[in-house]
Amino acid sequence: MQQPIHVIGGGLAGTEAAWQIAAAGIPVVLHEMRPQRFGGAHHTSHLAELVCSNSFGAMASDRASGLLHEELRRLGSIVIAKADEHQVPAGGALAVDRGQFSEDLTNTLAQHPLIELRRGEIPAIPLGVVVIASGPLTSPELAEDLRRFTGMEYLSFFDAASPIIVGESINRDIAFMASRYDKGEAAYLNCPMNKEQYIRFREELCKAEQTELKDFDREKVKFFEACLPIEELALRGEDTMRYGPLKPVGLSDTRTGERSYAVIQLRQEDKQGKLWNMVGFQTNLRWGEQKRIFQMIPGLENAEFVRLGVMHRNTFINAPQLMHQTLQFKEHPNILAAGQIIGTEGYTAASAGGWLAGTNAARVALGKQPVTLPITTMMGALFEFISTASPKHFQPMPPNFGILPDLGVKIKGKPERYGKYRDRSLQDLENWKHLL
Ligand SMILES: Cc1cc2nc3c(=O)[nH]c(=O)nc-3n(C[C@H](O)[C@H](O)[C@H](O)COP(=O)(O)OP(=O)(O)OC[C@H]3O[C@@H](n4cnc5c(N)ncnc54)[C@H](O)[C@@H]3O)c2cc1C
Repeated sequence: MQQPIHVIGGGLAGTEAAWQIAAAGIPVVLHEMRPQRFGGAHHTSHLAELVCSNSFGAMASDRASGLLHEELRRLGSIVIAKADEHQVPAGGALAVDRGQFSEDLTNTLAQHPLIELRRGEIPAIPLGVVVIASGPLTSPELAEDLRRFTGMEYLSFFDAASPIIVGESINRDIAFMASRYDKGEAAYLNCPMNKEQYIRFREELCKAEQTELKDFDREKVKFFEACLPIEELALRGEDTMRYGPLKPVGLSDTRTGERSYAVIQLRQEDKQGKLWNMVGFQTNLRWGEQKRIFQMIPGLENAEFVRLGVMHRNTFINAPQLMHQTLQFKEHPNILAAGQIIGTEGYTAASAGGWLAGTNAARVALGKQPVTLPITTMMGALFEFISTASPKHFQPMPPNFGILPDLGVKIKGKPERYGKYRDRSLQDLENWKHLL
């Protein structure tokens, strides 16, 4: 009788890993500590909860995220399949109804005869074949065990979540529906600002009170540069927000036909459009301050907030030093890890890592040779965090990492457009699949 593989953490990575292990015919125990214990960013007891935005990024297959979605689709990813099923309009991005998405994944995994969903915290790495997918907010006991196990201090950066607003409380006489450059359907609610309103709004953001963070030295804090708190953007310069989440380009006010000085976008959260999240408004402001200042935004004067922004310290291990490309620990090949605990930031990258770690955990258990990263953008997504989240901590990947170098792709910073490599990458994937 095959011993079960243990997966620690029922986030995006753990959910995908558990599914791939079961798909390979091996029993799996998926350990999730919620609802007994919550890490701070999660709100429900569902698997694969999306902690902030409800978007998996651009869908077009010439973008890193879109190509990765397509590759994962072809590899039988359960997370991407459910994301497709519970999609909500988002003008070219793969955004989901977060409640339906994670509830469906929870039920789907719970019904699989080879998956046992065990609620409760795992304080130490168990024996056997194990996938660690406990995320950026790994419980302190397990984090301590991991520190002992790796013999290394954690790396960290700060990441924040943005507020969610009740749709009915948004003033539709001011906010207008449109997608930037009219891409896809008119999917976003847009709150336009004139120059005077923008300047006043920025002034308030710059002097607003922030929440104190534990173990946190303001001077040394490293933010995730792709997801900066809105107040940090405001502090960086008068126009920084206008070149970031408040950029007005490609968005004309449907009533006047004119472009505003700045625009705040709201993305639909659920299929019925009852809830909307503030795009790019992750924040560490005190909750009272969030309400006061965000209600200055035209159209949000009476906004009712169902969730306010929070900021968390995301910790992760130095994966390139500790692990093989197969996501196995160099010293302990029976132990694999995926998701943000190894530093891969973002929902799509976590799902891709979960796919790879789950596949390889199953292969280890079956005595088969584990596979290296098979596909172009999985590499790209895993790379993304290295270039953006923590550039000082990591050396570039070794040249033989993944197949990108074989394709002659020079990665400089964030790999964004994969159009040139898409056909080749998808073809490589087809050629490679028979090895599984
Ligand atoms: C505040 C914040 C905002 C973010 N915003 C975004 C965003 O907008 N877009 C984006 O793409 N990414 C965002 N991220 C990153 C995103 O959360 C991750 O990339 C993704 O969720 C990682 O998936 P994961 O499976 O590795 O971890 P998680 O989704 O966090 O899952 C880990 C799971 O492990 C469980 N767990 C932890 N310790 C134990 C234990 N000892 N025993 C059992 N279970 C345990 C946790 O309860 C959790 O369910 C954000 C992260 C944070 C913290």
